[in-house]
Amino acid sequence: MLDQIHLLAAVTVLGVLEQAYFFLQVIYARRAFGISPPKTSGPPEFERIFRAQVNSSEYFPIFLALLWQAGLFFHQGQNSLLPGLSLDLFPRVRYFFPHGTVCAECSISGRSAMPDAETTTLQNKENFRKTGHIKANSSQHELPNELTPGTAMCSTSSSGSAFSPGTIHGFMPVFQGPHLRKAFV
Ligand SMILES: CCCCC/C=C\C\C=C/C=C/C=C/[C@@H]1O[C@H]1CCCC(=O)O
Ligand SMILES: N[C@@H](CCC(=O)N[C@@H](CS)C(=O)NCC(=O)O)C(=O)O
Repeated sequence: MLDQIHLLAAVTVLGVLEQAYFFLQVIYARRAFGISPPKTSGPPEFERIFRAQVNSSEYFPIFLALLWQAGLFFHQGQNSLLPGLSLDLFPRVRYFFPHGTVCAECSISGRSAMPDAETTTLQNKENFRKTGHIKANSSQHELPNELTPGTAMCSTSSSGSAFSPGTIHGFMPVFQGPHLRKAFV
């Protein structure tokens, strides 16, 4: 019996890890923008991450129920692994980082955007704390070196992206930033 549901279990564990990754992103974003619970509103950069995480966790029970039903009552390989990965878990990462909202420049350039990304995140944070909103000039069209909303998600790693260019560049963003790693401990 147990050896017949290992695929279901694997997809389930992957789903839990994805959920953990998402809520950690919200925790990092809360720190980056100084938005303490129970507040849930802030700049669009924060609210996008927040909503994506909440939406994803709202769908998670439905996903699990369907996954296990399909796997137990039908053939698990066909009916859980591929659909589970391709219809929910993978698309959800793209949903979390909509195309073009995450650090387009740094992935195109193919090199580390650490200084800009960190500076911009820090500036956004400071501006938000002082004025209640992020400075209007953070549009990439006006200032090429500034990053679009979502820069809080920029990777500060120099290892480059393992993901497709222009979409999911920044994994574990703020986590890798020394200033926030310090703040988090
Ligand atoms: C499925 C594994 C569960 C592992 C749970 C891992 C981490 C969650 C535990 C504690 C998290 C605490 C986070 C606090 C956030 O930093 C607080 C936001 C405050 C923002 C601020 O006041 O600047
Ligand atoms: N939806 C959660 C996801 C992240 C999370 O679980 N955060 C923990 C540590 S900051 C929390 O206690 N959040 C309080 C809350 O959601 O009101 C949030 O908005 O914070």
